[in-house]
Amino acid sequence: MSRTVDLVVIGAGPVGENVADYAHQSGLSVVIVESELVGGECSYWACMPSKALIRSGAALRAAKRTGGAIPEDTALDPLKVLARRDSFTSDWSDDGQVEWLEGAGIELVRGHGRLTGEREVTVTAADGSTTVLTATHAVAVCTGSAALLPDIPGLSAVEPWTSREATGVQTLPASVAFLGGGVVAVELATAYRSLGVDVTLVARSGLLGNTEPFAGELVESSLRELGVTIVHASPTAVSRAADGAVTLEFDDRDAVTTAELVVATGRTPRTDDLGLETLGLEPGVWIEVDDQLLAHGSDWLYAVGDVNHRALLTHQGKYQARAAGAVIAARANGADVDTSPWSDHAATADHRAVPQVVFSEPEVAAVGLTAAQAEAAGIDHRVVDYDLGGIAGSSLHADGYTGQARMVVDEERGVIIGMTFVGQDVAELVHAATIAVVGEVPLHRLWHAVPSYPTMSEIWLRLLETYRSGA
Ligand SMILES: Cc1cc2nc3c(=O)[nH]c(=O)nc-3n(C[C@H](O)[C@H](O)[C@H](O)COP(=O)(O)OP(=O)(O)OC[C@H]3O[C@@H](n4cnc5c(N)ncnc54)[C@H](O)[C@@H]3O)c2cc1C
Ligand SMILES: NC(=O)c1ccc[n+]([C@@H]2O[C@H](COP(=O)([O-])OP(=O)(O)OC[C@H]3O[C@@H](n4cnc5c(N)ncnc54)[C@H](O)[C@@H]3O)[C@@H](O)[C@H]2O)c1
Repeated sequence: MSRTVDLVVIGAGPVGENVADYAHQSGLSVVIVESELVGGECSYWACMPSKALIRSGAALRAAKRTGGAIPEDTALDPLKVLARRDSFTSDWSDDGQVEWLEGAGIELVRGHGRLTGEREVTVTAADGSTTVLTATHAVAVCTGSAALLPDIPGLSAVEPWTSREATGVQTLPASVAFLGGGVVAVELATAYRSLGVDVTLVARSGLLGNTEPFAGELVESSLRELGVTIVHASPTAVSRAADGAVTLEFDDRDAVTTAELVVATGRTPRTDDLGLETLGLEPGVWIEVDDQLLAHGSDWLYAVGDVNHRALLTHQGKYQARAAGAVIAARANGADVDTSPWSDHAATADHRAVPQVVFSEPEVAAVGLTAAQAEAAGIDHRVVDYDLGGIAGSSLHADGYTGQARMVVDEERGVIIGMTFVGQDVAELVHAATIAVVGEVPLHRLWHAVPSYPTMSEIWLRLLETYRSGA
């Protein structure tokens, strides 16, 4: 079988769906290729199931921080939590998302897509049959990323869990070790501990390495309070016993043995079996792109979302997808492409204004540069810190509220270039900061954005007052 359409999208994760939709809305015919479930990692094994596993425990503990109104011995029902998670993954059925594609006028071809020539993708279906798709204008690679297994002796032989098995769990293990100190390990360690599992977290350095240092410190001390054992070391060998238990060995400390091991040590691009060699690229690489999401050295291949390694986040990938869809459509329709920063055709925010919420306990919500990143970029900046627990809204929110906020100000321009909030329920605070960073709102104008009383947003006023005081 062979077909010709305007645009072929490989990968129907959140990013591929959006590239396809934006291009189609501008009049292009689009085929999207998917080898697993339409909706991708985020819907079935990442964002949604992990947040569903986290939410119940976080809500219960928050309720208990209100003057003893909720009895301390109130407990979660783990089976109900797993059932709620199942509802968010639609029991791992993509019927709903396939229906959405049909409604949007995007054609789905199921199978594994490979680049086999210029603007050509060959799709191999589960039954071995092939379809050759030729794109008149562009091919967009949106194949995402997969869990990376580090090279530790014995690790792959024990067939450890990754985030896929951990988010899709049906029978909770009695104990589990998470290898890694990043977002996946921290979030899932919190979820599993809430569900009554004995959790050990093995991290070679501080937690949440890319955030402000106080974020990882506050999260680490809260994980310990929740009963998580934290080991700062790198395993030198891994083995699985006949009873299924997994043991991590270390050079300089006692071994750790748990019923299961989850590896959460970063991601690898899903480009190893994509036919990149036909373009002179090495298989297995992250595909580098410009701000229009066009792969370096090509005039028809776009790479959008995790696979380009600009920001491994659903919302940022979807932002890129809106730009890529508009660029592909403009070029196909013979319209001008505006490559200037902040145009509809440029993913400018990827460079300086990427927001992220880590659903840890406490939550970490940040956008833009950390103080260390501003320093490394050579920006004349000032750091303003404030204790989030000192805000009236926070004290109402939770007894003994513990948290911290940091604002990083570009002194030359008088604008915020980075903001970090750490504390219970800070997730929704970050979008205001994203608007301030993207809009480059001068601090003297922000002074007039009055936060409501008594909300946690009063942190904005306190940070501005502290800045003005010169402290
Ligand atoms: C545990 C976990 C939790 C996360 N939580 C969050 C969160 O809360 N918020 C957030 O913003 N981000 C989160 N992320 C990151 C988020 O999941 C990714 O950034 C997002 O899924 C990337 O979307 P994507 O469309 O680029 O790739 P994916 O979602 O990985 O989709 C790629 C799709 O391409 C398909 N595919 C791959 N190769 C081929 C091929 N050759 N042919 C056909 N189809 C192919 C795959 O089957 C898949 O469906 C989390 C990640 C993990 C691991
Ligand atoms: N809430 C969210 O936004 C969210 C949630 C989960 C995941 N994600 C995204 O998914 C991506 C992947 O998350 P992740 O936690 O897997 O990666 P990560 O890059 O955040 O963290 C990887 C961790 O593994 C450690 N590590 C790496 N190699 C190791 C080794 N050989 N031995 C021991 N430790 C090792 C690192 O030191 C680090 O602590 C992130 O980039 C994140 O953006 C986002």
